[in-house]
Amino acid sequence: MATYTPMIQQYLTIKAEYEDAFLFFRLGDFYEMFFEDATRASQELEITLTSRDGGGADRIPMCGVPYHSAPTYIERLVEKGYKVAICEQVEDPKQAKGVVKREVVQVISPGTLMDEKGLQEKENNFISSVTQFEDDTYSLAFSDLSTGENSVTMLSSSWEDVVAEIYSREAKEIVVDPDFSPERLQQLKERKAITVSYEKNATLDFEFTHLVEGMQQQKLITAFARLINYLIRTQKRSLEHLQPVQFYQINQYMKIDLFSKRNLELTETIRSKGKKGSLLWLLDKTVTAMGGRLLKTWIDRPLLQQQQIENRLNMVETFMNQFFEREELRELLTEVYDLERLAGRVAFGNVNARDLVQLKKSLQKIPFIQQVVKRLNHSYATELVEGMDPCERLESLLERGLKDHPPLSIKEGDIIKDGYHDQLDQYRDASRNGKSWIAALEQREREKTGIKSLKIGYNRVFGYYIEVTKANLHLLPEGMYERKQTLTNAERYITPELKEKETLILEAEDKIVQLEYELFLQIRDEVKTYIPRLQALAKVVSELDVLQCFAKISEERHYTKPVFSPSGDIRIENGRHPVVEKVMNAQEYVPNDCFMSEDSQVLLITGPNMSGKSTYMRQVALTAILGQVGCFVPADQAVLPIFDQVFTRIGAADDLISGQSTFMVEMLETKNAVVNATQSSLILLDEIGRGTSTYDGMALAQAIIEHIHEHIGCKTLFSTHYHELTVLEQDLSMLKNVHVSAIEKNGKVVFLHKIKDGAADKSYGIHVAELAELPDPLIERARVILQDLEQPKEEITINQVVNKKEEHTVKEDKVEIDSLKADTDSQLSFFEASQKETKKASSLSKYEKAVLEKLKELDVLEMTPLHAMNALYELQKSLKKK
Ligand SMILES: Nc1ncnc2c1ncn2[C@@H]1O[C@H](COP(=O)(O)OP(=O)(O)OP(=O)(O)O)[C@@H](O)[C@H]1O
Repeated sequence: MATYTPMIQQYLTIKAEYEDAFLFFRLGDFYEMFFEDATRASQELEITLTSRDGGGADRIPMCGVPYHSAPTYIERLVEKGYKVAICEQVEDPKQAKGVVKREVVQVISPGTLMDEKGLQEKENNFISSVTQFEDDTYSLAFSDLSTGENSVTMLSSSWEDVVAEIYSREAKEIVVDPDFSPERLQQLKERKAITVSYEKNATLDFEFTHLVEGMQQQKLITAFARLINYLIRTQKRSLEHLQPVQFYQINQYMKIDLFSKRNLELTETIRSKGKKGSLLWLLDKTVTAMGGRLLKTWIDRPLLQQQQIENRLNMVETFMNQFFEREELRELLTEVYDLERLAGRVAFGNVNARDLVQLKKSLQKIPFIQQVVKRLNHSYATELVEGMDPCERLESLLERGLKDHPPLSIKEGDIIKDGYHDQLDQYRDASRNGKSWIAALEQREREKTGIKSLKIGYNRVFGYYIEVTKANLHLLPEGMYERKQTLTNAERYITPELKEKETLILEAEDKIVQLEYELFLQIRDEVKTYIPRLQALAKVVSELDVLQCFAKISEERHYTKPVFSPSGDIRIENGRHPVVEKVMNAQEYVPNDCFMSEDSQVLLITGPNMSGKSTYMRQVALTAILGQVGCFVPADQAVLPIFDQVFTRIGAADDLISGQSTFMVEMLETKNAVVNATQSSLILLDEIGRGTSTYDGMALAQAIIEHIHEHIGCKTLFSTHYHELTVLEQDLSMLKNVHVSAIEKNGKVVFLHKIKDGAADKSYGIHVAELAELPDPLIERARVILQDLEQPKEEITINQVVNKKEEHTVKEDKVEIDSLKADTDSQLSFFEASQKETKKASSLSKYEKAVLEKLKELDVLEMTPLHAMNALYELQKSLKKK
């Protein structure tokens, strides 16, 4: 290091503190990067890599970006998950002795982005923090620096739940203790692209204790404190806009696990991971950014309290019934600016005069919003708007102070209105008088000289000048003016009087610009004192916006107000899948009922591929979720229970990122459902077992249905290809068969998409293959094989399936049992034989009876193949002995 130049030494010292960030090192009009940073940045940003001599043996790799275009480059790096440390010159280079002093003034990272361009207006930008305690509980904190929202929760379950929560809040960055388990972080990163940051200090700075007032549990505060300390360390500026921390519990809301959120495409689609095509996309008729963000939060967190749900539904109903008020409100809301993000930028010192003019316009709309909402005559709505604070004093300050169309820059004047500030008015007078004096001088000189084209101009280098064209020079008395500049066609002159005025004007203009800037900062500081009030206002505005949005969509798409019944029954008449219906056109969509009560807790859905089984299952879940979010639902009538959790296992969302096999994911999702579901949950299982061999799959499917039926007893929709499972209806009293109907017309299958009672009589797989235009000979061959398979050689019953499964595993294990083979041609005939034997049991010896008893008691499904073989062997041995 000693051989490096002082500046490179300074760079290296600062860089050592920000190893995990690109260091943007200010050098004049550029931000430069050196060494490794330069090499990587040149690749990531596709900018030229150069090098410079830094005093060491080798030249130092270097690349840079002009400071005025830096925001674009920073945004690109941050979007890729990197952090950027901005290092500025913090003293005037002219005054500096030696190397100019430099400091990092801010670290910009995915979770601390404040720049509007890098943020989605209708999405929060969360940074999170997690602390793990010795008893394996976790405290989890979230903060959106752009809006100032903070929340904390405590999770005593598994790391998977923590991951799910971070995933569902779409946190971009996570702050943990440097000793935090790398394995856990790895698991998280496998699920989600997230930037990891470290912060040791988990003690809350005194300045922020008011945000956690009333919060007793120290553990909760720990994660939040770590987060705040990280923000203090990296942002190095006022965090005054941070709002009091909200404590929430995940069981306050309907729990929808990670898999299910994705499967149901609540806020993003499975394929494109984008909003388009999701439930959020369909519903989003919000007109403010704040409303858009709240809508997403509400969809993510359906309610559990009937009263709260009905409050929302009643408001939606009122908005539906009062079209004119609703439309008027929508109009007004479109003019309300993003008050939350504005408050954040005010605290950060990032607002310009245009932002504040927008704020003024927003505030001016508040009294009108209050009036129109009161006209609804709805008590909750009235209460909501009565609490709105139009911040009149602030509004009038902004109205008096700021021009209506100020420039973007806050340092070039033209911001403050006349009459706002005496001194400013005086400077402006001086400047304006000076200018009119110059105009008068021009007139005077023209008359004096008789040169009509004589003019007075201004440029930055020479200031004001008198210009006379060459053609008119002969009219100018010698020595009248002092010559300053010669152009091709003209001469430019000055006079002492002109220069004197010029000084006055320029001084006044300098002072104007300086004073306007100071006055603007004063106004901005005044706005700062209103931050909490603006945030409170934002809350009401966003709630009104989401409720009008629900009313609008419900009206447009003919939704109905759901009724919540304590009986636990579901009665959906003519229900529809909200998104599929929209995409495909309402006339084509076939509505379906869903009736589930005590004797039909489990619906076993059979039907051909492509007939609409998954769509039907999803539509039931989406109806339940929409209802609990407080929106009307796509049906003619809907009576629903309040579900505590929704679990799904639905085909397409295979977890490719985490590298699990399809079948493993299927089993993990199923496990999640059977372990966590309660009687008040909703489970959707789509073709469970499809990912393994037929017998394995069928056995598992049956065991899962039985388990849910016997031990959980919650509403379950189970679709299957295994027609054999439909016989379960005879044994399981709460299971009901339904099927999606299809008919064959001229040898082709026609899907009716209609759910009907009873089991499907036929599978139409080959027809679907035909629809997919597989080659004709292949389809023909499949038909022949199918015919062959469908020969009534054997009618498989469920119990036989279990037996066949055993046969399968026996074969796999390649264990030979000669005597068994000799006795039976196949396991199936062995089973039939043993059934006959059972009937003859009365004529059996007591040993044989005992063996049969033992055989009966074997819990085959619980045994490994090896155990089963051993047991069989023992039984056979005891028979042979006797
Ligand atoms: N109620 C309906 N009305 C009209 N079209 C529907 C309806 N339900 C589903 N469809 C159409 O049928 C297609 C297939 O639906 P879906 O994926 O639900 O079938 P599936 O029975 O689950 O198929 P598979 O067994 O192959 O997974 C959908 O993409 C949709 O276009």
